[in-house]
Amino acid sequence: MVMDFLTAPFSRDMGIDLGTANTLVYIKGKGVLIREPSVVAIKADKDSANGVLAVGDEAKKMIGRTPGNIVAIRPMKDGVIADFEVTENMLKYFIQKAHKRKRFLRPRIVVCVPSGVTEVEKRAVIDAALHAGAREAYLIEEPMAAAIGAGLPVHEATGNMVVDIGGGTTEVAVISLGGIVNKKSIRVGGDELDEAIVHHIKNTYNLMVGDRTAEEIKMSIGSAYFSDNTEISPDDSMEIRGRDLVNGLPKTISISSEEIQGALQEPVNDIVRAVKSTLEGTPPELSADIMDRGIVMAGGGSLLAGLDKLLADETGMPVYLADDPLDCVVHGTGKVLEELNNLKDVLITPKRLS
Ligand SMILES: Nc1ncnc2c1ncn2[C@@H]1O[C@H](COP(=O)(O)OP(=O)(O)OP(=O)(O)O)[C@@H](O)[C@H]1O
Repeated sequence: MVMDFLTAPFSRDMGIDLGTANTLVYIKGKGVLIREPSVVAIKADKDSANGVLAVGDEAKKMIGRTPGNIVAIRPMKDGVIADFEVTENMLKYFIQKAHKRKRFLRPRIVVCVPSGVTEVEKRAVIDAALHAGAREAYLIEEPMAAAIGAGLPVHEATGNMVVDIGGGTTEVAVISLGGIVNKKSIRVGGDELDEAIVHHIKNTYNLMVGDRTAEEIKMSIGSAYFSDNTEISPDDSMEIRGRDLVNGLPKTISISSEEIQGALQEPVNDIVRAVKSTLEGTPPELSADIMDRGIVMAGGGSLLAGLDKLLADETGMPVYLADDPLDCVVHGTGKVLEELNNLKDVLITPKRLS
């Protein structure tokens, strides 16, 4: 008790959702204080440790607009750590930004990582957190954090299914008694949807658009399913601007929601297949629980219009969107942080590497 009183105001313990698209930092007792893109701008001619120019919001603005000697990198590109050193630098930046004052005790940090990361990557994330000033560092798998963040009773002897669609990955997991019973992780997420839009526009109109434009199209008129009560209708359209690949000049075209739905069909079907195959491999008692309780979707990708309805149609199960899909994982990480001593069983430990 005395110890808690002494340490609480000075230790900025933090939970970090180290995402492919966004990194969010939760500070114990305060909530989510940092929410920035997982992007690092570095000088191309320097090694990645010394050439960091900007991280987060500032670095994202540089994507596609950098001169030749500056590159904006997304070090977690496909839901895994594509670039160790840059990831470590990014993590340090966020930890130091959140920690701020030297007089605080070194924090305890829980980092959320995709469930597909290797033992080497787990170790690297722990080491990066310790190098950046953590006094203790722990890992939690993304679907577990998403389930806790969505308020699912993960410790009960009942099946809970969570589908977390992030930027780089979709993680599907069935959780019961504080553990993941069955899971599937595919390298398809919101980024893949953006890429499908870029390809479609290039192949159909000979028009090159950037990833950011594709993401805007997805968020404005993208949809997985049309029905009377979906917010987007097939006739909705938007004007988009890109570079004509024939004459190299800027060109504007109008594109419909129906057309974008066609372009998104393949990656959307991959997500549906991942959910179905996880359900197929789930023990019958847990499947029956999921039938009763429904599937919970989290992650920014779950905000694609109509995706919940498509999934419900395809699986025959009720499907719900978590209250705050983009923050669900960091909230789950935060809950674990708030009750670290009671919830240590949901954390994962990297195996000792020889
Ligand atoms: N309204 C929306 N409609 C469709 N997609 C959206 C919407 N809002 C955000 N997204 C997409 O969500 C994705 C980012 O989600 P999120 O922040 O949960 O990912 P992440 O946690 O960084 O990634 P990962 O879980 O793969 O590590 C991006 O691809 C973004 O385009």
